[in-house]
Amino acid sequence: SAPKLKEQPKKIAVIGGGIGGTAAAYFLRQEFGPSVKIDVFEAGPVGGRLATENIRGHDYEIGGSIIHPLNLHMKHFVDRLGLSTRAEVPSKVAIFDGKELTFEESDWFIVNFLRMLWRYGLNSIRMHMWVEGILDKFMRIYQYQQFGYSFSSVERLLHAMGGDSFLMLLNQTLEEAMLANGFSQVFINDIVTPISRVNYGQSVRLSAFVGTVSLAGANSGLWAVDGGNKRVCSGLLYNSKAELIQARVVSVSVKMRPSRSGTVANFYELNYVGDSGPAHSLYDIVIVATPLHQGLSDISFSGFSPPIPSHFPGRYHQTVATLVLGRLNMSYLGSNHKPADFVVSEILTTDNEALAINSLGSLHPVHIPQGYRQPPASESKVWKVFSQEPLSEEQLGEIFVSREGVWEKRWLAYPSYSPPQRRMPPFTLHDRLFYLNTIEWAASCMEMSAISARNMALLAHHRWHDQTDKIDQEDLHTRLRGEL
Ligand SMILES: CC(C)=CCC/C(C)=C/CC/C(C)=C/CSC[C@H](N)C(=O)O
Repeated sequence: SAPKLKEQPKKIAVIGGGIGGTAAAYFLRQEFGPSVKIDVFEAGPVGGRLATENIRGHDYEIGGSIIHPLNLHMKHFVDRLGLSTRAEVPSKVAIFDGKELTFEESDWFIVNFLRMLWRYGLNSIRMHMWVEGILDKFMRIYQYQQFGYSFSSVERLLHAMGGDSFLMLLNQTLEEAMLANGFSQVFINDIVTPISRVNYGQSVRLSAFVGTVSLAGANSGLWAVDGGNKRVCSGLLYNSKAELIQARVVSVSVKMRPSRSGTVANFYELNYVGDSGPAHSLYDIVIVATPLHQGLSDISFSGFSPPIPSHFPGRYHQTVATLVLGRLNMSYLGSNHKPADFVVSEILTTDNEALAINSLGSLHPVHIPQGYRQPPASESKVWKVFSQEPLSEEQLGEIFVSREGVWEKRWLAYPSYSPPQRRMPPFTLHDRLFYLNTIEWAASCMEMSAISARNMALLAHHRWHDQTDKIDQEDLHTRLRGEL
């Protein structure tokens, strides 16, 4: 017979209003129903690392910008919230080694195909198949979550998807994994490195799991949300009927108090500071949806045994996004193209100590107006430059022949990945205190946060109702085979 459910929780707190926190509010509402009060604490703008910058009346993505066609949670959110995908604008990629463009995509598929075949043999096709194979296993998570299964750690979640081979991907570099799979060093240097640099600001010495996510992020069919990706966050918040509390959480402490049945139950007290000064509230369940790392949050946890640190080991990688409205200097790229003929939109870079930038791309507004066309480099347009350090006037002067405006955003964007991966913090910090962002140590992107958010809601539900048979089950892939 079905297990008897106890009363639903009364109050749940989510700390963080980015994609993870707002998706958690949405899934918590699904799991716990209409009566529970859900508060989302966010001191900054809703959306977190999904953010836009307004330039001359148009918004441009300045944070997380691309979504994979098989990112099913993100697709579901967009459908459910009545949003749409941004119109596609054809784009062309080039690779820059600091001196010249070593590769330039042609308009013709067959030309690109033959060029890659000539230079790298079957490496390119094999890479596609390798990543597809990993993606196939990755997709299992959607079935597990559909059936209500949850995981208490990132390692267990990854193991359920892809077994030991997925855990191995955490503990070797992308370069090691690709060499072991027979890819050539030249191909890794020329093609794979530029993709790692644009997507994660790091070389192919990042861990292989996030490395393959990065390669998936170079697939065709990538998409974004019309009007800006952050609209998903505000939409999820609204749809979840959660209350947004614009305040910074400074501490979480565990409180014991007698329950109606005479036993003791844990409560969590949140102390926070908003515009109207300090305040505090009690919650049955708390989801931490912000990275517990230096520079990103500073929450003290008191009364917990074992103690919970404010900051876990490991650091976040700085990526500076500089938007420039201006005209590109073709000679910076060592190119003798006429600017009027240059319509390459993404310029990726190889590893080169002397190079100040990780990538340079021309941006389209978050909403593509009718009749929009990709302007050539001879026209002033919005470029996004990724670098690890802020760019100096002199550096900007080398890249652009003219600048009408410069907007800079320094992100602690994603973890600095250096395998072997130390043990990641658990999803469960205490009985009913959960940590969503630990998943970023496997790979940081919108869909990973959404997967973690669903896992948080399921885990919180199963913990609350003592449904341990839905947590950390082994061999789900075999057990669910044949189920719809
Ligand atoms: C394990 C594999 C091969 C794929 C998992 C599926 C997945 C999560 C794909 C996402 C790919 C993607 C869009 C990556 C973006 S990284 C760029 C940047 N850091 C960002 O978040 O926008």
